[in-house]
Amino acid sequence: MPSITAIIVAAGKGTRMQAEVPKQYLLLKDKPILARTLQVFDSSPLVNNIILVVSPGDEDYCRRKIIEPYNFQKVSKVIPGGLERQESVYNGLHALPNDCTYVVVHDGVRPFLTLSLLEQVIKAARELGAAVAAVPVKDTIKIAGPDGYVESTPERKRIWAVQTPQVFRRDLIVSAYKKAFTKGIVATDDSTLVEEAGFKVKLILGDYQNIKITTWEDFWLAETILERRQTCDRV
Ligand SMILES: Nc1ccn([C@@H]2O[C@H](COP(=O)(O)OP(=O)(O)OP(=O)(O)O)[C@@H](O)[C@H]2O)c(=O)n1
Ligand SMILES: C[C@](O)(CO)[C@H](O)COP(=O)(O)O
Repeated sequence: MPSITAIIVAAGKGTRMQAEVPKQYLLLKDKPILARTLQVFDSSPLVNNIILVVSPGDEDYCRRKIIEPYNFQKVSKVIPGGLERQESVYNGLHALPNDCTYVVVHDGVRPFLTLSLLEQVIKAARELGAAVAAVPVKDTIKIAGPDGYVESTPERKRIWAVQTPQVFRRDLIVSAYKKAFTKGIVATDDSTLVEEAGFKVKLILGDYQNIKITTWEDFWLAETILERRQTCDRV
């Protein structure tokens, strides 16, 4: 069996949300968003260990308020992140255990990942080297020119909104990040760097409920998703 490490990035400031605390620590019902996310990985039989990447200075807070109270067993390291998400992931890659063969990268603020989707993305990455969750877009997308006029309208059926988890063979993601670092390539997700390094990445049908909590609208939607899930669990 491969050894699989999950890097959970939670070192963001939440500037678009402007909450009183960084959004990963906000309570969704009675539980911090980050704890809900970690719960999925801690309970997955496929994940061997978790590296939690947090804002420099938040390490103890996370141990005391998130890891200990919820008794997470698989968080092997809590490490400081960087100014951008990409740096935070890079720090996580430097902290991988020696025996790790596959890396799962996931946003700390995507708490509705299901075990089933996680399993599907890992399975595909084990077969193909690199796989990411994504959903077909529902809106029509326009490419804007610098003047604010429409430049082009790409064919919707080829456009996917990418999510996390993003799963890679260790050597692929490590070499992609090293190359990006050397060449100064900046991207908003991990797949882009792996693509830029010349590797093929498989899209796996994700889940529209696997939202990233970015703004208050997402938070309100998250409350509704949670309510519906809890109602479904009760019936
Ligand atoms: N320097 C950073 C920036 C982001 N993240 C993490 O990457 C995920 C996705 O980022 P995003 O939603 O953009 O979070 P923030 O950076 O906190 O939000 P904003 O861009 O609004 O400041 C989050 O779990 C966030 O904590 C990180 O680990 N390190
Ligand atoms: C990685 C990601 O969640 C995929 O959708 C997204 O690109 C993160 O972007 P952000 O600007 O850091 O929110």
